[in-house]
Amino acid sequence: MCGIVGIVGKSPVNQAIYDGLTVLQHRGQDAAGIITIDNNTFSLRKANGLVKDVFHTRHMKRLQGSIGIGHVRYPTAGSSSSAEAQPFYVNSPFGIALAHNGNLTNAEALKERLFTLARRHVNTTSDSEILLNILAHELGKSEKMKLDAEDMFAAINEVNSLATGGYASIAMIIGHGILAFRDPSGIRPLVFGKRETEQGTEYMFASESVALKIDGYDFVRDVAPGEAIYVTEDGEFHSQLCAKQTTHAPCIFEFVYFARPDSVIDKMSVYATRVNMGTKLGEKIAREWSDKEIDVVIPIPETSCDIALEIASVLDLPYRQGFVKNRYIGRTFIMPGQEMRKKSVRRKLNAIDSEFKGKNVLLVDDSIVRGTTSAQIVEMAREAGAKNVYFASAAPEVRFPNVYGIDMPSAAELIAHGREVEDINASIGSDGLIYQSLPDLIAAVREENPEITRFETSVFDGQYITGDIDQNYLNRVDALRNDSAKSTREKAMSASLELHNQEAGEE
Ligand SMILES: O=P(O)(O)OC[C@H]1O[C@H](OP(=O)(O)OP(=O)(O)O)[C@H](O)[C@@H]1O
Ligand SMILES: NC(=O)CC[C@H](N)C(=O)O
Ligand SMILES: [Mg+2]
Repeated sequence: MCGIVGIVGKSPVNQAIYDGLTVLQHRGQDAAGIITIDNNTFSLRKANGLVKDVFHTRHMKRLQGSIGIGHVRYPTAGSSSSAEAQPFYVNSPFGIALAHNGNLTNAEALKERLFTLARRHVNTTSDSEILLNILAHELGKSEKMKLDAEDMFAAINEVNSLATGGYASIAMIIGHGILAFRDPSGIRPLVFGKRETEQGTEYMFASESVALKIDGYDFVRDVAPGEAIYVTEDGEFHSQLCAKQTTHAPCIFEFVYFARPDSVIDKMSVYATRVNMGTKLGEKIAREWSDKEIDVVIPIPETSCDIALEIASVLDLPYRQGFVKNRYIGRTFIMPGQEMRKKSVRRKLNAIDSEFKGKNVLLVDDSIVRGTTSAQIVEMAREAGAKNVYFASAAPEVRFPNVYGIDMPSAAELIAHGREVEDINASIGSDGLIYQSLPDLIAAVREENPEITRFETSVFDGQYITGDIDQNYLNRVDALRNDSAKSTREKAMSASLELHNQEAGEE
């Protein structure tokens, strides 16, 4: 899950993009980038690392201009090499930069098409570079020296009919403006807002509403599935639906884990959906575990805290923050490689022994994916002296790979793949394990916006909304992206040089 930001402003946008990216940092910790346009020239800074480490004062000073886009990356295709950090750039037509959140499911076919039809070379293994080239090729079909909104929308219509998968994207075109678009299933989130200034209206696009808020933009609305919005560099606003068929099926995992609780996605407050998840799961625990004695409810920080508090209230039990989170360690799930993820759990969380000693504890997490966190946390609770350790997950069993922008490429790496609850319970070492049911999870989220009739829930039920995913596809992705394949490729990629970002090596 990456984070994207774009601003068409009336004064320098570098600081606002930086600030927007810092509140989207939870969506990607691997790389960050900002590109701006000033005087008909792009200025780009991108590198591996957190926002605060990638942009130094000297970079910020060079990122001049009142229009720009930014990206924080969590790799879900290709490698984590800095050559695949975003935004990507292509010089024709006009000069285009693009930031992308999501994953294309037909990247290979598109790459082939780009080469045979347009003799376009894609230099990295990133699907986002392919998306940029597809867009560039479509925009290049018009021979006009200046494209208008209709030309932009015609290109996005083509992109939407060619590309499949999840893509919320922001493109910036020299001499034109910003073109933001969301895939026809609305899998990945994208919102926009505006701000009035003496010089005129400024527009901002972002993955999550929290970025608009901290930058002082008023939230306007979500970009609709299949919609494209074009804001010219002078601030003229145009929008159009650019897909023949749309279904609104937002990714439910955004609500379970990815998004910040203070964001609102597709009119659903992420915080409220998590509280609802707590209510439903609390009720299930009361129904099914009436024979179990539980003394205290303890969350596994950070994402599950809001859920666990609600469970405690439903069960009328005390809620205690028995684990202290090291604020300098990021999210473990989005770290690259199982070794690093595993090591980071103990560095990140530490038990307060007195909260566990002699007690029957109910540990709550938002989800159990690889089981990296849960297995170690149960062990830590026991080491701290807990009598019985029960475990509750606010999401159902994660049994299938994700292909739309969450890095869960390999079924074999998922602790619940092909296993029943008893078996998983034994594997994480708890004395009892309970999962939220999928209908309850959907109801918890939908309660905030009943107009949404479908969610992208493939990791729980193996139903892929784009209809182009079969077992062969999943086998290919597994072979390419499972942990050991990834680490071999990462080693090879680390030696590759970047084409458009020579400054990255200059420290
Ligand atoms: O079963 P696993 O593979 O361990 O994945 C699930 C865990 O990973 C996430 O936490 P993370 O540390 O990424 O972030 P958080 O601080 O937002 O909870 C999630 O909240 C679960 O705790
Ligand atoms: N998590 C994402 O949205 C990643 C975007 C893109 N697929 C990449 O790997 O860079
Ligand atoms: Mg967690």
